[in-house]
Amino acid sequence: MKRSASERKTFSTSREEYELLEEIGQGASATVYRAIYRPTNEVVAVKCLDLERCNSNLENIQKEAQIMSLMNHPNLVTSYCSFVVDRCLWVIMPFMAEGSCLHLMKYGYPDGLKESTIGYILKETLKALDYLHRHGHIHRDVKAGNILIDSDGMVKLADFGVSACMFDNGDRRRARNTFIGTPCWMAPEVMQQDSGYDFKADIWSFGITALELAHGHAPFSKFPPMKVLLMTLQNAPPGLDYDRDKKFSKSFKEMIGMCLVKDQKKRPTAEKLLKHSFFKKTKSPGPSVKKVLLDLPPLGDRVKIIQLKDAAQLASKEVPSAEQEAMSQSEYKRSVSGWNFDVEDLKLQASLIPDDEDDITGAKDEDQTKRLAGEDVDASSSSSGFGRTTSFIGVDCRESTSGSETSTAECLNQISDFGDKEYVDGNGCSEAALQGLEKITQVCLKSQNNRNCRAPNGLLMPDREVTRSLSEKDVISKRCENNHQEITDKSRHTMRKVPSFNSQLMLPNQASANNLSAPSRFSGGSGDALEDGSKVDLVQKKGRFSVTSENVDFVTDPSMKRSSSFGAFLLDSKQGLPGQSSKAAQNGSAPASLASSLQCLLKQTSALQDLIAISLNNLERGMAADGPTCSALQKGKPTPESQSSENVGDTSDGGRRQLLLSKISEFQSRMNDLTVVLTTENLMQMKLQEQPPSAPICQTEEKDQDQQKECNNQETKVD
Ligand SMILES: Nc1ncnc2c1ncn2[C@@H]1O[C@H](COP(=O)(O)OP(=O)(O)OP(=O)(O)O)[C@@H](O)[C@H]1O
Repeated sequence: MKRSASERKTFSTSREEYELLEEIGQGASATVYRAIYRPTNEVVAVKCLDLERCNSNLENIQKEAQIMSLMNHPNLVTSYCSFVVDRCLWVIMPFMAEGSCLHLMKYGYPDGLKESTIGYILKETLKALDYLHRHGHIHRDVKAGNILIDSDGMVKLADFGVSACMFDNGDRRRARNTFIGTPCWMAPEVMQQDSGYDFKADIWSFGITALELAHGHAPFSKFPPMKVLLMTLQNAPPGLDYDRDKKFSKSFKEMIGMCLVKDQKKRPTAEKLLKHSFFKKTKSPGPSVKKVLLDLPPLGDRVKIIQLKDAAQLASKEVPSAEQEAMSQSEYKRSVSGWNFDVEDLKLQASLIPDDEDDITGAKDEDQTKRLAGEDVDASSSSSGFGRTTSFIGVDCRESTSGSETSTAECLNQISDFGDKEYVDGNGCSEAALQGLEKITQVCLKSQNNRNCRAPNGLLMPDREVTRSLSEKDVISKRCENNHQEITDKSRHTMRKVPSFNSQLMLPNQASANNLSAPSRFSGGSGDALEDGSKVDLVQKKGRFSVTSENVDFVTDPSMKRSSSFGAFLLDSKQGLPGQSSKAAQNGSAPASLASSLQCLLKQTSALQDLIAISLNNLERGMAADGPTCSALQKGKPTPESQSSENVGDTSDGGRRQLLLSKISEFQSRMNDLTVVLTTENLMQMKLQEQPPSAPICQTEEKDQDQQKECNNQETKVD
């Protein structure tokens, strides 16, 4: 295959020869700029890969970059050269003036492209994949964000080699704690650490990309990584719906169906797929693509507009939750799928969010479900669907549509979905649910020797170096090691009668996706903050996400400080529990001190509930008045009021609001963690209830009264 004239040119490896212009894209590990190559005045793209964010050594990266430069196919973006500048690897590439298909959709086609356009784009991409596979390479990052379009409508697959190598240590092993982005495009066999994968994994990603181009987003893209993993593994493969996606042809649907087969052996090769009837009708270069590209502003402007759109969305009150705002802000960054994750870490980081019927295409894959649950599933029950849960640990399986007994895996799923449900008394806890929970506990107990403990929400709790809060760690290890823990009547009561919170203090109904799937600008989720320990005190590090001391004290409003103290309880693992005496803290393993802490927690959460209600009222009043604060906020200008604020850092309303959102998001994530721990603990206690208490009840009650007094004293002090 011949190289084009420009591709045959040699390019200098001196940074001075390149004039960086505007940013034209950003990925998880790199920022891409339009640039001028000074000696010839040629426009090129410079991808600046941050080496400090990578696990692979420079030698491996450069080797891959070299391979990348040797690839030669009209549908592949090859590199001209690469060299190291400071802590970055600069990869010099041809400039693809129309940017990526993702940019295209984000700018003007949020609901996806027309089939004829998609057909052309996919066919060209497939040719590139065929070439790569023939040469023994797996792309591993096929997605709309990596399909670039030239000014003349040529389609090229980018990001081959380097980014994959960056995280895989060159030997295809997955690095730990390096998850970036969502696994939306990831084939099931890639997710399963025990099984190997080959080039057929690219065919799966290709099928997902086809759906992405058809709908404007990849399936499950709104869910956090853990959920995506579970859905990919346990649901039937996604696809175009024969009813809902009427506008698409049968051959398109069929072609996607062929790619999205879980058994990799049954997927066609790229070569075979190219012969599919769907690709027969596409013409190169597609006139429909040219039409799509008409009247588009220059790429740099478009990228800016997209960024502004995201920012505007962030400021808009239409965005319902803190996490979603953060998600939208980092949406672009999220759309990465490097196969560089650690399932355990992911599961550890995962939050609980509800399934959305609309997003779950197809029925559950029973075998996969069994595999996930780590045990046999009652065949008779596995087909039963679930209605919506309405209870907390109750996980009310009575709402099962079939009314039949529930499988463990379903319980597991349902528990993982309780995050959006109201807390009500635990009385709704059905036998079936309890049995399910019990089975899961057994899985957990069984697996303690295997390092991982599976929590009832499906999270794995590995014994690894992620720094969880001490209290959490203790509880988790206790949960796994000690099933003979004494419980008091009071804690039994608490377990049975979970306080009925109103909707203001429901658990978050969305996962903190910013924490899970993308580097966020907030320190809570920023890889930067994590890596640059000098900037802030690291309070907690969880995978690639960190909680820093700067998060803890950003609110200067005294009333906020109160809620902050509760947050600090969850955030700062080094501090004792608020409201817990030092004696109790020292004796943290005693059931009585746990009871005391829980009582304090109850008080604090109800105080927090009040605060949230006040904040909501204030916010609503402010918005209704549409006063100076609101209009200034919209314009992104600080108000005189906010200018006088004592807040550290960005003192504008927008800045404070962003920080608050970030804080809320982190807090919700912590709430989820705590909920998991408490749920598991309650489960253990339920089991223990069946045994006679080993301590006289009156003694325990006495202790509890003392603890209560202690707690009251502490509360008074705090107030
Ligand atoms: N040669 C190019 N010409 C024009 N735009 C480009 C070029 N290369 C990359 N981009 C833009 O920059 C974005 C990010 O680049 P790239 O995907 O290579 O970074 P990354 O860090 O490897 O991201 P990820 O890991 O998300 O794939 C692309 O989605 C694309 O929009």
